[in-house]
Amino acid sequence: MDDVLGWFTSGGGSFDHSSVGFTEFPDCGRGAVALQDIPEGHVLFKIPRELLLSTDTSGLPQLIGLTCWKEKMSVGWVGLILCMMWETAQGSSSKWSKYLESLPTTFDTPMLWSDEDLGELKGTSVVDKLGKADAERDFKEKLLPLVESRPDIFPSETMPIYYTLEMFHVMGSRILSRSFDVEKDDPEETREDGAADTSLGSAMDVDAQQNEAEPADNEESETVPDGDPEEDDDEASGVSMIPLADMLNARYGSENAKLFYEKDALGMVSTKSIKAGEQLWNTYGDLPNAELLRRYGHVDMLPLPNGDVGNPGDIVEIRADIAVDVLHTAAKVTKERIDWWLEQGGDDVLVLETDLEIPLALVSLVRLLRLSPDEWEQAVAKDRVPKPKLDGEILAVVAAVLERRLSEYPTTLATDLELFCDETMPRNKKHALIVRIGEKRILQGAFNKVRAQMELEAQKANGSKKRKVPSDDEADRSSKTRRR
Ligand SMILES: C[S@@+](CC[C@H](N)C(=O)[O-])C[C@H]1O[C@@H](n2cnc3c(N)ncnc32)[C@H](O)[C@@H]1O
Repeated sequence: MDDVLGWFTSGGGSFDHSSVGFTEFPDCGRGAVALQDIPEGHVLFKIPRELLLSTDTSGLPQLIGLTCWKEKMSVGWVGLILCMMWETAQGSSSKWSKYLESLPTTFDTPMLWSDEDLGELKGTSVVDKLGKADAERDFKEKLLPLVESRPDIFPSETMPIYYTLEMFHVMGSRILSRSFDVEKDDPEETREDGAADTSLGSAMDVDAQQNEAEPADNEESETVPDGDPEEDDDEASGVSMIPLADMLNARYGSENAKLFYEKDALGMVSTKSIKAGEQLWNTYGDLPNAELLRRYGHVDMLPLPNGDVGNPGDIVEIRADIAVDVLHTAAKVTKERIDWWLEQGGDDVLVLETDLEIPLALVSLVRLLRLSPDEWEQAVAKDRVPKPKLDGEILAVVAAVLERRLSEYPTTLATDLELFCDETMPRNKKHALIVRIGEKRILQGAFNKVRAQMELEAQKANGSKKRKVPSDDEADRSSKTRRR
């Protein structure tokens, strides 16, 4: 760390040497530690904007020509990846050479796993979201043609060293696990509470400065993000590497420091009092293990209220088409109704959380798919999706949906729990196993709950046919659905 810290301070960065140290943690790699008790609201370090590495600060876009750059490199991360490759190729003459030398070159993210290891993630949402083919297409169709067309900027002898597919993945992985999105355009998009917009997937969140001594400058509002290049449009130039800020690790529910922005600098500020010896934790958004693994290459394992260990933020995604399959809905009906469902703002992916509540959207969707032609016409005329009422018949369908979703994993929860005891298991396989177990516990728990409800409904129906069957606490469950 000494080289990069020396570079950081000589470049105008400042940090509180008496409060913050950097060290190696056994489970998380490098990170920051409190050297003494730190009060809430303390500025731990400050990064001048000139030290940020982005397509705005690198000299490469100017060299290529801004018109050509905008036309060819402004969508997604390919521009920043090329800037990072080129800055690396400049060696010590790059302003960021010490910073780039300090960054990791190997990663545990599934993007770089073998097919065999990826097979361990079957059933989880990780594989579909990897985007490896898209990334490699960007390399072949955007980056390489530009690089090959400008030998004046990218000499041929540097090609096999700095502009390879392997380097492309290294830079992409650095961005995925460490970048921030520094938006410059619309100060009106700041949230009502004054914090800048943030989104999941960023290495860390950046908020508007909340320190009274240094008030937020909304004229210069910045936001964070990003984990997904495909979500970026031509404003992707906002994706930035922020030295030192990207040195903090994160753990579910542990945030005690956060990056705030000011006009000319970004400041890492304690958000709680921190005891000497404690790690400084930023937040990656308290993501489920599937997302932590996909973006950062690690998983969170914490004690859960029921005595298990896992990630309290875990979720399971259920595609709407599983409900269609389970109900054997005819293709024409499916198309018509699903299109309408989406037009109405419905979700194509339903999310189950650790509280095991059945998403109301799933219940509405199942009811919609089961409507008779007359009822369907009425729903369209009224412009209203069916109410999410869970009766015995719908419960049975929901149980079948959960069972079908569980069958997408090649192994059962019981098998996975046995495998978990194998201490010799290699890291990737272990991580995949932990993701699977977290998801299956939710699915199995929700399935058991639905079955118990079905039994209760059946008993009630037998006991008193006239008695109205109460549904779950729908108001509570309505807060548990999500849009993708
Ligand atoms: C923003 S960097 C943090 C600095 C990093 N530890 C380093 O050595 O450079 C994010 C990376 O740190 C690691 N990391 C962060 N939080 C972690 C945690 N709770 N457990 C394990 N690894 C973690 C992951 O490898 C992740 O991709």
